[in-house]
Amino acid sequence: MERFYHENAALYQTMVARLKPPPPSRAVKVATETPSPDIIVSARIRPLLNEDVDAGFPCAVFPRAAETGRVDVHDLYNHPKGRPILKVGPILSHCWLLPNRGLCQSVAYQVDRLFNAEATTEEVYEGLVEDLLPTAWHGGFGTLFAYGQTGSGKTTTVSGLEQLIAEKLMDQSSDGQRQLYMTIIDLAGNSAYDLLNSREPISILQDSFGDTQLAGVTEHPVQDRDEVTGLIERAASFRRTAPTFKNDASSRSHGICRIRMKNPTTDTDGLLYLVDLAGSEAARDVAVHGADRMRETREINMSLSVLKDCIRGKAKSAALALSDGSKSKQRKPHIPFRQSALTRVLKHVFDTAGGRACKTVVVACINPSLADVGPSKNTLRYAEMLRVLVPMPKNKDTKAVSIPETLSSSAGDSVDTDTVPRRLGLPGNPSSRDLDPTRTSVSFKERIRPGMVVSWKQSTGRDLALDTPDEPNLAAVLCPAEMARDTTLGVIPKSTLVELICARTRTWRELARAR
Ligand SMILES: Nc1ncnc2c1ncn2[C@@H]1O[C@H](COP(=O)(O)OP(=O)(O)OP(=O)(O)O)[C@@H](O)[C@H]1O
Repeated sequence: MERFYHENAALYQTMVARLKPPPPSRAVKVATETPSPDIIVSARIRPLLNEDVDAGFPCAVFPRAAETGRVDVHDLYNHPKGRPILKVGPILSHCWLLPNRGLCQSVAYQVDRLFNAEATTEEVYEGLVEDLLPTAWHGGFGTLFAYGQTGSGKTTTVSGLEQLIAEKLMDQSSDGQRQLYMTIIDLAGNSAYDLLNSREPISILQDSFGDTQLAGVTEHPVQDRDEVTGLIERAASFRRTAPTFKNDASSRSHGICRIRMKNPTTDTDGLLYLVDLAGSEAARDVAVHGADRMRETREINMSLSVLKDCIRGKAKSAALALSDGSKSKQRKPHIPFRQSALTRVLKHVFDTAGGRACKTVVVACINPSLADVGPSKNTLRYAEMLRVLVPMPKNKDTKAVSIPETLSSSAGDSVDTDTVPRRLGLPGNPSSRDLDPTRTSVSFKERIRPGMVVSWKQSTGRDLALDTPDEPNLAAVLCPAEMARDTTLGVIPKSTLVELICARTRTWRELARAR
């Protein structure tokens, strides 16, 4: 396959250059779901390396400039009847027009946060780890998984983040004092090894409370950044690797770095885990197809599959809890963490005891080279499967919200609608949409969600079928959904709205641009 890509690299580049991005969707959608705040699924695209360029492979992964977290992957399809064409993906939502070739489709993937090839490890740290660290610092669990095909940048990402974390932890300005202990282990199949003790085998046991214990592991107290760096380097020299077609020293085990943060005042501790997962390559990419190697690949893929089920199970439980599913008869999702050593060691991530805070971040690492386009699609598909959307938080206190006098509707006031929800004590502005109520058949009332800022320009002479103020250039309405839902169709009495804001100076288009 690599040869096919290589031979058609120039044709591929011409076809990709001619692709026209799909026009922005005009459909009006109301966001009722949001990514879980406790599980962030991200992707990091590493730069094309000199060796990729020298080998003649172009880039096949393209983040969309205009859409956050969206990335296109263009594959080449060896058409049996002639010249190769860009492969038709299974997702039909994005049809791109290719001149002289009719309609062809490209596969688009969505993640919560996307880091392109120019992103530095510092940016990844700021985007992903800055939230994990306080969670562990204050007695919770923070876990980061780096997932991806061999050579996609997992180890580079994790070790870079470890250095930055070490720096941050040693920063005296941190909130309170903690004693720090570091453990680094290696999981190969069901066996575990202590990488800070010459790769001595250790046992994964369950204690009488059901907690997983790593029997025989050494825990190293660390006091400065150099100590952390020294331990990371020592662990790397003991990491289990084996050659694959893509990487001479591919990680064939899961590397787990655990930093325990003990609060000497309360005698409690929080845990930060950084997990550099084994390469997710298919069996065909393994250089030596011996029985041991094949079994190892099977075990790795099985543990990655169980990990996916566990992360999804946890996210679905969270979604169920938020949608009041526990009150209904809906069954709690099964989280099969006992099915692999990896998920047993990380049991607390999926089965949080005592209501301790738990945040999880997944970084899907991508090699953008056309030679790796198949594995990149698999990695992004895996990342998408980990994304479970949860219902938007309901604002239970809406009725209790008092309207600050500064927000009262006075004709002639210019209103900054972006700050309105915050000023009313409502959650951010997550579902803001510019909705022109005169353009769709869905009733205005049904499209309103809690905390949403709805803005439009009323065309002259059009009846909005709601109790609007006299102001013709009505620009923004902030409305609590519970109230809107209770009203009769088409009429939202003023008394049920938290606030009607008239802004003479900003039309809905201006507001959209400003946002
Ligand atoms: N963000 C980056 N910027 C520059 N080079 C990178 C980046 N990420 C990875 N690389 C380079 O890509 C190559 C592969 O990276 P790395 O070893 O981290 O991959 P990996 O996914 O851990 O592979 P494996 O699973 O086989 O261990 C290395 O040469 C590394 O220097």
